[in-house]
Amino acid sequence: MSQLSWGSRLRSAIADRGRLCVGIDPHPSLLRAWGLPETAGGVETFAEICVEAFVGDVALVKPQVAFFEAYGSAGYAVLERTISVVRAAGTLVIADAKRGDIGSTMAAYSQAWLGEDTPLASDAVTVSPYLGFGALEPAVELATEHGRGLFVLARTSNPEGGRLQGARLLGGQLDAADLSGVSAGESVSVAQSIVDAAVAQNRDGLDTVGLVVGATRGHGLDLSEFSGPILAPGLGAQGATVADLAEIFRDSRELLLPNTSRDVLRHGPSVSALREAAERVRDDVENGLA
Ligand SMILES: O=C(O)c1cc(=O)[nH]c(=O)n1[C@@H]1O[C@H](COP(=O)(O)O)[C@@H](O)[C@H]1O
Repeated sequence: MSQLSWGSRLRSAIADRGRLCVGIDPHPSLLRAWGLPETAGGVETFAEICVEAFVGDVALVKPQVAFFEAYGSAGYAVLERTISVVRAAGTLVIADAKRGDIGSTMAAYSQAWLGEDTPLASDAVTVSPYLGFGALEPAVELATEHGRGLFVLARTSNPEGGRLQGARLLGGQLDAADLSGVSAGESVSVAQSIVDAAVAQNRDGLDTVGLVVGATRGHGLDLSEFSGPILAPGLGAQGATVADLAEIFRDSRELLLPNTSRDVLRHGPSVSALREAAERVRDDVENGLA
């Protein structure tokens, strides 16, 4: 391995600039509110303003790939430039691409988002385990090799996720590779099986595999064995507060990374107003979780 582990890189970034992850989500409604055209050019100006406001002030930013993808290759070109400028300035980038596939296709997605020098290479990427946790193996391998991270959807912030992620399954009956640590016959939720698989994967101590657990409601998960990073979206626009974070994640705070997007972005397009909003939330989070 050529460099520090993802866990070490995150710890050092958090120590320097706090644990808040600010989203770069160029929603059409935000483009309009900022007086920008709904074009790739508008997205580019939006992203440039975000970069100026957030880089150096927060530890992590998370571009939402969908809002760039909406403009096709021109949007992707903006995303490539945004990722590379932010990373060059030493701020960590989580690409919110929610990728998940099988075999060589998953390997190709992994190269795209976690490769050494690929155009979209980021520090971490969000992935979906719902084609089987084991199908994420190419991404785990590449991330480990390059000191990068994955954030695996476990219990998402949206209300629709509950039926699937909360469904009970019998340990060992679906895919033994997904359920290490769960004894046969023991009933766990689908989301808990993802947590357990992540615990098993992180036994190497590198914390490559993080989880996505929404801050919008009690997650009902046993996170006591999980010491890796947790991306917690839902702060602000989806209704979660810092007090909710403190309550919901009371036992798993070391690498907790709360995410907020619209609640900060609504303060644009003024760079200083955006920066102040991000700093306010960053400091509230630090104080609330102290
Ligand atoms: O993976 C994510 O980041 C994510 C997972 C989840 O469970 N819920 C969730 O809202 N997100 C993302 O986090 C961001 C939240 O944005 P705001 O609701 O504007 O703060 C969006 O980019 C969502 O796609």
